[in-house]
Amino acid sequence: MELLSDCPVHTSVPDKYVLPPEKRPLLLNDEPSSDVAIPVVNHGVAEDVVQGFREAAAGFFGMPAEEKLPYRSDDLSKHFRVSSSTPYDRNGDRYWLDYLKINCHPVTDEHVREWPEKPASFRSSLAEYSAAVHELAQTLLRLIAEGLGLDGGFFAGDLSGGSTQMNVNYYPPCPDPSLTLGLLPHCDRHLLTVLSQGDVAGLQARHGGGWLLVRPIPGSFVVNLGHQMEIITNGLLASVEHRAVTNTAAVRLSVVTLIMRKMECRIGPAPEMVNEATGPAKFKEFEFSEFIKAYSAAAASREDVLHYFRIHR
Ligand SMILES: O=C(O)CCC(=O)C(=O)O
Ligand SMILES: [Fe+2]
Repeated sequence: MELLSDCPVHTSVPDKYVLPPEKRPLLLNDEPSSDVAIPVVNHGVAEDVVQGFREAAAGFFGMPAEEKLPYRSDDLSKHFRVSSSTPYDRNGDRYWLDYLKINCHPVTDEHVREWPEKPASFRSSLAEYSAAVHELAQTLLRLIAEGLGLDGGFFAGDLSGGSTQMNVNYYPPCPDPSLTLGLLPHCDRHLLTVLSQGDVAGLQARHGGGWLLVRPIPGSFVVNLGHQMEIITNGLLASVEHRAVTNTAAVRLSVVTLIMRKMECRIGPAPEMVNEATGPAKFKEFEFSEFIKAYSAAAASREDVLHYFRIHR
């Protein structure tokens, strides 16, 4: 498996990255900015902590191929790995990105031993960034709970206490963004996502039948609600489908922190959320491991995933 970042410049889109016409993005120049994702500013995560890890991660992708080789893997049990495209490809479609998957919270010695030693600042900047974003996520969950009229600690513990994962997505400039996508349309399978997209645009959110660009706001994080949030809140806080498009001019790097429930939990609408406002329970109760299997089988397609768990009346 070749990494895109191993090639200094791409002059054409290799055939395997050319999506069938119905899956290609329709790129318009004047897409309005979106309010379907929630940008968070004044978030308390210091700018140098964000930049410190973004630079270390970009440095990792910029290293020669042989330095990255020991980390290349599609073994999901690894605490750190680099790969290309996505495990949720449908019919073998390939997407224009390389990515890191990192288990980043709680940080144990076992995790850190699997993180790369190069660039020199990688391990320390990751530990610092991950701790700060984790704290921000817990604050956001407390505010969301209070906004729903629940106890501030509602999402603490099992609902958000699983191992936190980070995706670092690296999209090199693409010679023809109309032929391919950076990342396929999907909803995140987790509870809550805190995303740093830097200053290069590319994230789009589904809005009706079309897609809106989520414009980068300097220093902000984008917060996405995952499938778990939608199910727990009985559909009240719906997960927004999103995708990434590519561009010809600049590398785009997104750092995505995914807050997850504990694996051994059962999941379903919280009794407190089955009420007059949301109506009768919209989803069945199931083991979280069952959800993970369904997500992979549905190749992350929003409706296919939810269909599996919906109560059809
Ligand atoms: O690159 C982006 O902005 C989107 C990444 C994303 O949706 C993900 O990693 O789940
Ligand atoms: Fe996502």
